[in-house]
Amino acid sequence: MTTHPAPVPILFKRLPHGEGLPLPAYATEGAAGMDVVAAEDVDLAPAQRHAVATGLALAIPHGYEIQVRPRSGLALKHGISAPNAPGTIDSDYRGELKIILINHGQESFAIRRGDRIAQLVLAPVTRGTWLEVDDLGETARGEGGFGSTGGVVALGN
Ligand SMILES: O=c1ccn([C@H]2C[C@H](O)[C@@H](COP(=O)(O)OP(=O)(O)OP(=O)(O)O)O2)c(=O)[nH]1
Ligand SMILES: [Mg+2]
Repeated sequence: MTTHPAPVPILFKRLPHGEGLPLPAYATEGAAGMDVVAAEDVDLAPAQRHAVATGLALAIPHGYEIQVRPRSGLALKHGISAPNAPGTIDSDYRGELKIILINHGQESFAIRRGDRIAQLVLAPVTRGTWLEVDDLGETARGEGGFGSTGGVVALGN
């Protein structure tokens, strides 16, 4: 049996329209994300966006976030993606978890209540603080960026 670190409890409330739906769940033993299901029916026309209801409100433990990521199968087969990916669910958010989807495909896409529409990745949050300095230090890259190391051909070829 595969062992995992102890799972972190995520408090949740089911909203009335979420009654009867499965909780977000890991599809396999090694899955990074929990598949989350839609709590409403939506027909997403090409180029249309919609914040799809999940029927869930959360209290993520302090020091963690949830990242909302698209499902690759929906992206590849139907052009369904999340325009804000990875979506950020803050630990202090108490509203309904919504999954913002966009249809980049050429055909309307039918989302039905109970369909797995995205995946939720629980992640620790490291907070930063700003420290102003006169000298940032030398590096091999320096100010080079945005393609400065070359094109698509692998280095050494
Ligand atoms: O895909 C998403 C993204 C965000 N949210 C909720 C939870 C998150 O904590 C809150 C705010 O998200 P974000 O900070 O990305 O949006 P914003 O445009 O900066 O809004 P705000 O001013 O409320 O922070 O909206 C969702 O339900 N789904
Ligand atoms: Mg914000």
